[in-house]
Amino acid sequence: MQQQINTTANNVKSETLISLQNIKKSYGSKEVLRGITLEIKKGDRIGVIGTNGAGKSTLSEVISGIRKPTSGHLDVTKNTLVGIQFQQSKYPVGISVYDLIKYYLEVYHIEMKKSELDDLMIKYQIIEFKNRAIEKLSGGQQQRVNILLSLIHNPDLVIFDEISTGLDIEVRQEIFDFIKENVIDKNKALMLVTHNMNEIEEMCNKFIYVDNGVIVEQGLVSEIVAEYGSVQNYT
Ligand SMILES: Nc1ncnc2c1ncn2[C@@H]1O[C@H](COP(=O)(O)OP(=O)(O)OP(=O)(O)O)[C@@H](O)[C@H]1O
Repeated sequence: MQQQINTTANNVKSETLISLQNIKKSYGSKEVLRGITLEIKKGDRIGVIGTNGAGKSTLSEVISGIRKPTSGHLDVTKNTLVGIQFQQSKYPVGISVYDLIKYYLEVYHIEMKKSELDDLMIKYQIIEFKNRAIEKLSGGQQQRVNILLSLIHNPDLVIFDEISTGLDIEVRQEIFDFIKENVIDKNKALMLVTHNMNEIEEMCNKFIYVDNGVIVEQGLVSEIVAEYGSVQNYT
């Protein structure tokens, strides 16, 4: 079956940003997503839970548009902006942090004063190494750049894949506060792929449980907390 990616809003309900119907994705002969149906609406903050290799990152990449599904329908409401923070950095070798940020600002036509950009780099604690090549940074330093870039264009949906990897407690809190202010309080959509159940409780209102390429359970975080006391006890 041919995959279809529509960018017209005609067959998408209002408030729906992205709709997936029976999405499948194979790498060679290995079918990693085996029929995912999911709707992401404005204000949805979906925690994505699942074992290693279940297909969570592949699903994130398909939703963000950087991987094409092998089959199924992916409908993206017109003008929906998506940001994604990758698990690994995938940037040109040798580019400095500052040039990379400026490149993003140019691509997304974002006007930002030098003082605003400096404030942002201070908040993310990256200003001190802004002139270094991205691949020369530590994992946690790269992660801070990854998160900043996923949010710099003020997306309608942002996808985080293991957001806390390498972050120390202090910078993690700064970044989570920033996300609360700029994503959660503004009723934007978020997808959080994580093995950390506390993060889901902190940031998400919905969850999906992915196992071997299919969604085996989904619901509201509040329902899990009511039934099990915490998301930690659910898994
Ligand atoms: N580019 C690729 N080429 C071939 N196989 C891949 C590729 N990316 C992922 N896979 C395989 O697809 C399966 C799903 O991988 P994916 O990274 O989507 O899972 P995941 O649920 O995010 O895992 P984890 O929790 O370990 O990050 C794995 O078996 C993985 O080895």
